[in-house]
Formats: sequence, C-alpha cells, structure tokens
Amino acid sequence: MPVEPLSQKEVEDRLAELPGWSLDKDHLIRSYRLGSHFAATAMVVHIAQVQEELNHHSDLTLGYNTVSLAVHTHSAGGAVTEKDFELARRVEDLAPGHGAH
Ligand SMILES: C[C@H](O)[C@H](O)[C@H]1CNC2=NC(N)=NC(=O)C2=N1
Repeated sequence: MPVEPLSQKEVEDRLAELPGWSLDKDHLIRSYRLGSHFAATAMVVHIAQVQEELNHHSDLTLGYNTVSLAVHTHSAGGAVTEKDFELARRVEDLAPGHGAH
C-alpha cells in the first residue's frame, strides 16, 4: 500500500512530539552524540536492524562519536510520511540504551 505524504501541519504536529528531530528541506533529521566511537558504531548496527525490520532506511552517518540520520520516503516522491516518523520514534526509543543524547 502506498504511503501518502504528510501535510506541513501534520509534520509539525508530529515533530512536536519528537524533541531533537527537525525538518531539513524534505528530510527528517537528528544527530546523536555518544560516549565513544564503538558506542556510536553499535547504535548504527542497532538502527540498521530496525530499518531492515521496517523496510525503511535513512541516510545514516557514523562520525567519531556521532550518529546522524536523515530520512524521507523515496516511494512518496521524497516526501515525509508516517513511515519516517515510525522510524524516528523507534530510534528515539533505542537511543537511551546506547547512552546517546
Ligand atoms: C523495495 C522496498 O520496499 C523499498 O525500496 C523500500 C526500502 N526502504 C525505503 N526507505 C525509504 N526511506 N523510503 C522508501 O521508499 C523505501 N522503500
């Protein structure tokens, strides 16, 4: 089933419930800081597992002790959809276990 683009209002309402996340042009974005490079690497692997489970994938960037995500929905023409917020919510939920902030 195709996912529909969210309206600007819908995006704003959902962002209000996801502190730390923001809209950069047509992507939802967030960066996390971690305690070490290995901690950041482990979080990337965990996010990759979730992305495979959801069949929804961000542009996921590993820095020295940072992990950054940018996500939109290719199949919706690059718009932001519920799928993007579902992934963002799942990443928020796993972040504390990695000591990410
Ligand atoms: C075939 C498969 O369902 C698609 O390629 C999936 C995989 N991951 C995806 N990820 C994202 N961000 N958007 C998509 O439209 C998308 N589509």
